[in-house]
Amino acid sequence: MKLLKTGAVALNQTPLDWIGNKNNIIKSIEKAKETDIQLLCLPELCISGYGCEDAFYSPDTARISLEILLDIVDYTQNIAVCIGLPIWVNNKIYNAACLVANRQILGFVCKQNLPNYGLFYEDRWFQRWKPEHIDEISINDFKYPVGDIIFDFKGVKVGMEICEDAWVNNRPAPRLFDRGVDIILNPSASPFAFHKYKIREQLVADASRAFGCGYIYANLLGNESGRLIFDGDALIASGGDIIASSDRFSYADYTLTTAIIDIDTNRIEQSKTKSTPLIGKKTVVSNLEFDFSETPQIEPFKQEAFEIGGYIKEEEFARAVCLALFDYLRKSRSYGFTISLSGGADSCACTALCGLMLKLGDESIGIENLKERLSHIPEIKDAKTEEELAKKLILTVYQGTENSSKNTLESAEELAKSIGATFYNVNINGLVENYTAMIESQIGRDLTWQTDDITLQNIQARVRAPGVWMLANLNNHLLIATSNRSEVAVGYCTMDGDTAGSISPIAGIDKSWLRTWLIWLEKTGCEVKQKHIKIEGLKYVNALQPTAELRPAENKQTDEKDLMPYAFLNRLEILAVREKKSPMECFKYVEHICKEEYDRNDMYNWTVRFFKLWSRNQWKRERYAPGFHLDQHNLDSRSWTRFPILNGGYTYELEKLKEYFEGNQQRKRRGIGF
Ligand SMILES: Nc1ncnc2c1ncn2[C@@H]1O[C@H](COP(=O)(O)OP(=O)(O)OC[C@H]2O[C@@H]([n+]3cccc(C(=O)O)c3)[C@H](O)[C@@H]2O)[C@@H](O)[C@H]1O
Ligand SMILES: Nc1ncnc2c1ncn2[C@@H]1O[C@H](COP(=O)(O)OP(=O)(O)OP(=O)(O)O)[C@@H](O)[C@H]1O
Ligand SMILES: NC(=O)CC[C@H](N)C(=O)O
Repeated sequence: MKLLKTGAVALNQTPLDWIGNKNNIIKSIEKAKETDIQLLCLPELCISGYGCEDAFYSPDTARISLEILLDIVDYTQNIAVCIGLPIWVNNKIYNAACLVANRQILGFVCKQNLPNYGLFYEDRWFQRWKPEHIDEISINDFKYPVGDIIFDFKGVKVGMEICEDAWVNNRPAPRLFDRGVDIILNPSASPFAFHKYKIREQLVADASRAFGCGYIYANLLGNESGRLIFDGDALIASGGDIIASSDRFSYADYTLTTAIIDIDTNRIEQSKTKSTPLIGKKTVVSNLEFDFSETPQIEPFKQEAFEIGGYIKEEEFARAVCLALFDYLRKSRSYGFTISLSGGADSCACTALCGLMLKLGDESIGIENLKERLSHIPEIKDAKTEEELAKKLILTVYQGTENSSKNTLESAEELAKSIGATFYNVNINGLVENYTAMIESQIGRDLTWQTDDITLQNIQARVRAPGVWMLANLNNHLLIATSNRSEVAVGYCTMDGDTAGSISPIAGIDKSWLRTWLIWLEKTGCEVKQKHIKIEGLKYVNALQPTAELRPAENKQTDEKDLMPYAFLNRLEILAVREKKSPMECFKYVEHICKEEYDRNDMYNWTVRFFKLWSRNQWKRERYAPGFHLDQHNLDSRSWTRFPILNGGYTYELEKLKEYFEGNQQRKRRGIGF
């Protein structure tokens, strides 16, 4: 019986953190050896980090990566390990993975298919390796094979696909199958997006079925470089089934997933499918002989409760953003988070996420390990509980004006109290009045709500920024900007006012869904070990209607009155931005789909408003603090949705839409069906 004990590691790496990355790799290899693993897969580019951006062009990045690789080789006695790193071959840069076994480098496989869509830009730095091409590189006067190679461990053959390689039509796997490969390793850097884990599971299970092999998939973990979150998905499949998968969203440096692959049984499946043997291609023979296991895989594949509890999007959002915040705090060496807390949905969501981060972190690795990972923060040395941590790490401030209500103050204060955050309450009315009077004296007239509505709104939002920045500076905190995705789409914010901040944790999520999530977090919460982590202090905000509270209370300002219903805005954003439909196409779509919900006239006005605001506010999107990628189609102008800052404002398209709308209105009035 050829039963091989294998492992996949999810690593929390940081671009260009050579020592930190090396230590994580070595720790995970040592752990794998303790567990008698014989073949181990680590994630893509795990030595340098995946998100090195233009630092990949620096020859030093590849040079130091090789240096680190040579250090790691010493730790591979009696184990084979796949390690990702950038390499130079003939003055070109490749995204490669090295197979090391028994303290020897066997060779390098290079990625053949590079993702260059959405948030990926790999074509900018790397070359695509040509299938079946083989070359050599020299390291310290030794030559090693590089390219489309496979590895032979006394009869057990191992091949590789590197991340995107497995997602495309012309993937290497069929060619590996033709060469009789028993196991395919896939070092990956696959960023988090809602529900994407399902695609990965399917991909890995299907590959193992179609190619009759064991398939070992390792992904990165955590917020690697600022915007991208990796969920730490590691998967092992055999015989067409997933036989092991990692706990996702861990707060640890790494997680190790293990499984026993039955090589003989997979071979029987391979033997049933005809193929064209590829002869004469490069196979690197290793001197490592695997010690096969005596015991087959008996533990069934188990998922964590939250994965199957029926609230996967809510859970994924909570866990992905909390882990991203934690890593951002740690990796930016900041001492905590400061939030201007209005008691409304957005700032409450940001505050709740900070509180939840501590609770989930505590559940994941325990409070002492959590403190250890934040050991750069002297203030938390003596903290013993989540609340004591929250007091130091989360600072909130309510900044009321004469337009603020008792309800929002209560909501802010109660939420802060319920998670243990520090809460301050200041009044900024005097500051607003001073600014207004200063300008009035110069322009020689009073500013009024009738004539100067936006200006009077914006000054309130702007006056809140310096004070909250001051608190952030005092405490060496990150200032959280609270803009959500719906506001980002239409620029519904005051630049340098409520956009002030260093990170925007909710800029990737729409307001409509965010509000349902807040209710879920108050009433249901994250499922961990047979209990639920809720934030009950959200009950006050969940009873409120979103409002900017910038106009006098008698005007009863609500966001949705200013803009349009958030659910409708979200629908338009998907149609207009993701699906690139024209104003006319969007309107025709919504007038058909939403005719029971909204008045046609309103829908026309909202569609026009959406396109005008969307096209006018690209400059604002360019200036939001970095946010996190949460799905496959977001509005991040730096790495995702590109749009010209100066543009025609859809004037022509909106004129055509007007003709269509008015034409149809007249036909409707005359009783002609359409
Ligand atoms: N293409 C371009 N490139 C660069 N800059 C451009 C520009 N077009 C305009 N601008 C500049 O933009 C300025 C206007 O932008 P800005 O000052 O931000 O203000 P603006 O976008 O005119 O108004 C802010 C909007 O956000 C709403 N708001 C504000 C605050 C909070 C909330 C809330 O939900 O709580 C909502 C408020 O009700 C209002 O509708 C102009 O003075 C001009 O200088
Ligand atoms: N009274 C206030 N005290 C402190 N911060 C405030 C206050 N009013 C507004 N802000 C800041 O300005 C941001 C933008 O306001 P906005 O109204 O868009 O968000 P919100 O109040 O959190 O949520 P909602 O829009 O659902 O009411 C807030 O998230 C908050 O950071
Ligand atoms: N690093 C990669 O090649 C990632 C690409 C792949 N399609 C993914 O999202 O997982």
